[in-house]
Amino acid sequence: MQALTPHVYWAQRHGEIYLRVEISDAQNLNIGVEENILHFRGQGHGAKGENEYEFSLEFLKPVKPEVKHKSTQRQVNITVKKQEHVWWDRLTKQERKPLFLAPDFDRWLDESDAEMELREKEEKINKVSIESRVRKDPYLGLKKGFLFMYNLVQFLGYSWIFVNMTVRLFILGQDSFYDTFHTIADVMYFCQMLAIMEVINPAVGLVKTGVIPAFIQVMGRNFILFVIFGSLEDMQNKPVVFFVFYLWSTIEIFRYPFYMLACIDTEWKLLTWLRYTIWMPLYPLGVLAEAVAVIQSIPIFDETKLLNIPLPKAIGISLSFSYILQLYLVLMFLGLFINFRHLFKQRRRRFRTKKRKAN
Ligand SMILES: CCCCCCCCCCCCC[C@@H](O)CC(=O)SCCNC(=O)CCNC(=O)[C@H](O)C(C)(C)COP(=O)(O)OP(=O)(O)OC[C@H]1O[C@@H](n2cnc3c(N)ncnc32)[C@H](O)[C@@H]1OP(=O)(O)O
Repeated sequence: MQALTPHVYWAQRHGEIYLRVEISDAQNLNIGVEENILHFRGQGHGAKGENEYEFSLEFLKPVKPEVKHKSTQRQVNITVKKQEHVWWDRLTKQERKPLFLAPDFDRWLDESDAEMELREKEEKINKVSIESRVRKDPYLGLKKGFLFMYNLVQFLGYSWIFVNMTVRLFILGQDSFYDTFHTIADVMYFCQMLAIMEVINPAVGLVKTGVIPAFIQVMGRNFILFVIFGSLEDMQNKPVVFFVFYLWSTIEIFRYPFYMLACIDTEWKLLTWLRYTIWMPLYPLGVLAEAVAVIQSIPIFDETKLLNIPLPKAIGISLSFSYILQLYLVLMFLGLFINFRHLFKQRRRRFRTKKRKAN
């Protein structure tokens, strides 16, 4: 029986060649590549009925010798891998297209469409690998749940402080300045004690941010709250308490909901913008208010000798705590510089990433 030539359809991608041979119920297939020539031989039902079919194709560029093929009831599908990831101008070495060969329009893509397909495939693979890496952490849900609850509690605490102070300001006017501490201190104590988690969280790798900026922030505030306001009754009636608490709570009613949304992989653009922008006026104002509180407390510590540091008996005097406060004032502006730089970096990182994503 003389072998006939089947109809063959082809398409390509950057890395592969696809051939579709129009033979149904193919049997005794013998397909291989030798010296860059594909040889096909097999029996089946083709354009000229049941017969032996064969063809050869010399490829335009080098291909890998191993060939994959799959025979279905309707056709034989062949995949050949290219040696190099390049787009070919045509399939065969000979310039004139063999008569039995035609483009496979079911799979046909031009070069740019194939590139797009490749990119989409890569993106899908990247996404899957990121997802599977993320999924590898069996405690991720628990961690996110914990952070969400932590941020929710802080948000509620600071919202209560902010709303309470605002309402009192509207009702009592300037009179509200003088008893801020007695109305707010308990909730503020609670929130600021809890804020120690903000140092622990990055330290144990629960959130990916620096421990030092968080330490400066939490310790700086707690020093003002517990040492300056908490231990000196004379400081508690001063208007500066109002300004310190109001500035702290203003940033936090935006920062904590921003974190809450991050825990559930959600973002509100306006909230993100506020979280990464309003610290610019609030942070220096906050440090200024805290510095005023420290300066106002110096004569009180001197007078009451509270927290004086005892020196060896031979010297006979104790070191006034006000010296520590003067040192603290210097540290405060150092802390302001470190955190201001950190927040600028975070802001730039956040908005740069956003812009890149938008492109
Ligand atoms: C006695 C010893 C004393 C020693 C210190 C002496 C110096 C004292 C100086 C004190 C100066 C302090 C002054 C200050 O008290 C005044 C004020 O606060 S005034 C009010 C205005 N203040 C502010 O605006 C500052 C607010 N605070 C902060 O922004 C942070 O506390 C800070 C640590 C400064 C910066 O935050 P962070 O580094 O965490 O940046 P990000 O928000 O961008 O977060 C980074 C990524 O981590 C994720 N994250 C962080 N926390 C959480 C959380 N709780 N839950 C969930 N996720 C969290 C966040 O989503 C980011 O992830 P991604 O990048 O994927 O988005």
